Parts: sequence; C-alpha cells; structure tokens
Amino acid sequence: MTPILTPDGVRQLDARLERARLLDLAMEDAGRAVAAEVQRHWPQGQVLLLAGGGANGGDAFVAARHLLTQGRAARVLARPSTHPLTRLNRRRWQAVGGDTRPLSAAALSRAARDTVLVDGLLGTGFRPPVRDTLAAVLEAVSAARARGVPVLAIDLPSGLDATRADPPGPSVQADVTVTFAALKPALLFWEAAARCGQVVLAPLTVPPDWLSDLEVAAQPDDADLAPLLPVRSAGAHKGVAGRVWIVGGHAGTVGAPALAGLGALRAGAGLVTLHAAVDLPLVTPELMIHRHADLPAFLAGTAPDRRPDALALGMGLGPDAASLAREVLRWQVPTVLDADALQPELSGHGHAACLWTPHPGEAARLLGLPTPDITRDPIGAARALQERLGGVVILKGGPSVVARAGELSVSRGGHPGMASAGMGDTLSGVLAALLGQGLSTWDAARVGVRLHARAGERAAEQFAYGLGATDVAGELGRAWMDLRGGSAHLPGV
Ligand SMILES: NC(=O)C1=CN([C@@H]2O[C@H](COP(=O)(O)OP(=O)(O)OC[C@H]3O[C@@H](n4cnc5c(N)ncnc54)[C@H](O)[C@@H]3O)[C@@H](O)[C@H]2O)[C@@H](O)CC1
Ligand SMILES: [K+]
Repeated sequence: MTPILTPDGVRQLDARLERARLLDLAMEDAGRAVAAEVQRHWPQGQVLLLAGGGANGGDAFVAARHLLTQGRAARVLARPSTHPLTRLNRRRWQAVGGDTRPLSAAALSRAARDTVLVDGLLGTGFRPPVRDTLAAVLEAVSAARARGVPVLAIDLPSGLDATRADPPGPSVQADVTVTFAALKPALLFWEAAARCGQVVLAPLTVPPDWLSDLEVAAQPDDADLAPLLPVRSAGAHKGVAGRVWIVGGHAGTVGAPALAGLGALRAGAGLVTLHAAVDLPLVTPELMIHRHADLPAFLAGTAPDRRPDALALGMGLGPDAASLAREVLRWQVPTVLDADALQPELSGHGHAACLWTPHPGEAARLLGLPTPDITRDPIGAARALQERLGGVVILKGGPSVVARAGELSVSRGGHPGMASAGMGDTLSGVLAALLGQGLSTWDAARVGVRLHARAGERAAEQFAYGLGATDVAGELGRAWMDLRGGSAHLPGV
C-alpha cells in the first residue's frame, strides 16, 4: 500500500521529523536517493543540479555531494536560501570541494548536451503562480530538454502544484521524478502526471504509521488486492458464483448493456441476464437476454426471491434510468449505478451497498460543477461525491479514485487507449460480477478497477491504438491471473 500525501500532510510530517530531530536524516535519505537514480539512469556525463531556496534545494545539495564523492562531475546553480538545512547542506557540499554558482537562465543555457539536469527548484512548498526570475529559469530548463538534455525532478517537477492534476503555469517536463516517502496527487493524475516521466518512490526512514496517519488516500499494490479476488472451490456450481442482472439499453445505445454483460461473464459471474426494453445484440451466447415490453412494470413486479445477487443499471438506459434506479434501490441488493443512472435526483436514495461509477463529466453533473473542477482535483471530487451519494464511489479516470466514508484509494495502471466508448460499461459488469460473488462494495470497487486496468494493459500489448472494450473484456482472465501472481489458485486452495 503506497500512501498519498498532500503538501499539508508533508508539512505535518516535516514537523514530526523536526520534533524527533530526524529532518536532517530525511533530507540525507532524499538526496542520496536522487544521486542513486541519476547514477542508475544516466551513468555518464556531467550533472548540473538546480537548487531553489527551500528544502527541495537542500535535497539537491545532498545529491550533489553524493554524486561528487562517487566520482561524478557535478555542479550546482543555486538561489540564496534562508532554510537552515539547505544552508547546512550547501556548506557540506562546499566542504567536499563542490562548486556553487548563482542560478540564472543564462547559466542554464550553457548546459551541454551530455549534461543531466536535476531540478531541485520547487517542491511541495511551491504556491503558484511562479514569482521572480524563476519563470525564465523554468523556460531555460524546457529549452535545454528540447536540446536533448535529460531532466530528473526532485520530489515533483518544479511549477506543478502537488495537489493539482493540471499544471497551474509553466512547469518542468521531467524524464524521471524521484519522490519521497509518499506519492503526491500531481504525480498521479492527468496532465500533471504526464510532466513527471517515470516516477520513482524513495522511502524515508519513518515509521509507516506516521505516513498512514497523514495520508489523504492510498494506492494498493496488486499483492494487497490478490487475497480479495474470489476463488472457485472445487465443488462450485453456477448458482454460487453470483446471479447478476444488467439493466440497460435504449434505442441507439444497445451495445452498452451487452458490453457490461461480457464484463460480468469474464469477471466470473455464474449467471448473467440482460434486461432491456429494446432488442440487444447477442455478443456471446452465454448471456441471457430478456426484452420487456414494460421494463418498469417488470422490475416493480419482481418478487424478492427472483431478484439477483447483484446488478448493474444505467448503461445506455436512456431517460428512464433514474426512476428505474429508484425501483431497484428499494431491493437493497448490491447495485452498480452507471451512466444514465448517475442523476443528481438520486442523491439520498442510495444504500450502503451502492456503487456509483461516474466519469468526470458525470461527476460534474452530480456535483453541479464544471468538469475542470473535477479533473483538477480527482481525490477531492471523489470525496465530495461520496459525501453526496453515500455507499462507494468510483471516479473513473487514469487512474480511478475509489471513495467510501473516510477512506480513499487510487488505482494503479491502465492504458490511455482505454479512453474509448464502452470501456466503462465493461467495468460496470465486472463490478456487478464481483459483488455477486460476495465481495463487499469497497473490495469489489478496488479489485474491479485494478482488474479492468490490468486487462487494459494486457489488451494494449496487442491493440495499442484502437483498443476496444471487448478486447479488454477478453483479457480479464489473464488480468485475474496476473493479480494472483500468475496462478489461478492460491497456494493450498
Ligand atoms: N517532508 C519531508 O518529509 C521531506 C521533504 N523534503 C523536501 O522538502 C520539500 C519541501 O520543502 P519546502 O517546504 O522548504 O518548500 P520548497 O523547497 O518546495 O519550496 C520553497 C521555496 O520555494 C520558493 N517559492 C515558493 N513559492 C514560490 C513562487 N510562487 N515563486 C517562486 N518561488 C517560490 C520559496 O521562496 C522557497 O524558497 C519537498 O518537496 C522535498 O523535496 C526532503 O528534504 C525530505 C523530507
Ligand atoms: K523539483
């Protein structure tokens, strides 16, 4: 499980380290990790480190000292600093014979092509917009990178606001970002994440509960999720693997429920039935398809013993979705609400076993906000949605955020090719199948998004362009095996 901290959490961690007289050691850990990553990625050439006035600059001085003492040609361009640890590490750098020059765009423009640039200008203490002469320095870093100079960012690329998924102004484009102790939201989402290159998480010597106390969310590893995956016992029959209903489809959107059905089938549901008011395509003969002349009456008349173990409703369902959702919510059956069922009027009508799966546009509709407000802060938006809707919310994206009361989880992996129509429908089916096999809403959500993302990564090996939802569904079995560590069975099962 990897913790995710906002700058506020970093500041509190800082204060705790300071009280324990460990802050100096944390900066040493950080700088040493940066030096190690420079050596690993670019073992040759000069290293030019850029040190800002805060602790991010202090990390750069520590890294410079380690590189120099390891025999690398390292130089530092620095801003003046009043930060005590940054000043201390500047003195230590000079004590080993290190050379420091004043930071300027002109000095940077002389960086040769065989130089590695290390960006220690701004970290979690940055508050946009960029002031002073730093904007020109950020431009000079971009110009150097355009000339082929590789860039490693310390903690996060300078100019990014650690809490935000969009760059607030000019920012460094890094090839590698070495971040400390925990991930920061900017490293995970959308355009800001694209500025980071490869992200390396370097641990600091702190007790794990110091981080978990402060984390805003966590990112599970596959090993954390593997034990949650349902396993078929040798004596299983289809009735115990979950009876799942998919309710969706409308004139012009008949593929959506079919894709959900396919997702449910491949995620292990025993019996999958599609209920619709229109004819649906038969994507695979394992799915049962029921067309109802009066779908509302059918749902209203379904006796408790005929109801499924879990259902997903809303995919391509059209304008009746909210009233049909209200009907099935009375059943108190584990329910995935997706697409057309994600209407503000359903707020307050859910129950604990509801799983809401908006993409950013639907999230914006539910919260009455413009879509950029959602994509700028996906963790905050997921939390706000959960508070509004109850149950468990998946805010879909690359990566998705899963929220329940008081806890947030960010999925890992996936592939940009998954941004195509039908992908969310398949996910809804996967989620319903996991609910039908007895997973809690929270576990089904975390396992489901990761399974779906992993299947996307697998499918992208073959269809990097033109990735379709059916391709992803076809890889769910292998994704399931991957999460299990390559085995269809747990040891001893
Ligand atoms: N929390 C922790 O536990 C640790 C943090 N470390 C480092 O500490 C960093 C945070 O350090 P700080 O809080 O000192 O902050 P930063 O070093 O991120 O930024 C502060 C500096 O940036 C300048 N600055 C801020 N906003 C600006 C603006 N709009 N325009 C121009 N300049 C601006 C400030 O004047 C100050 O010099 C992290 O990113 C990380 O690199 C590491 O030393 C390891 C331990
Ligand atoms: K930085």
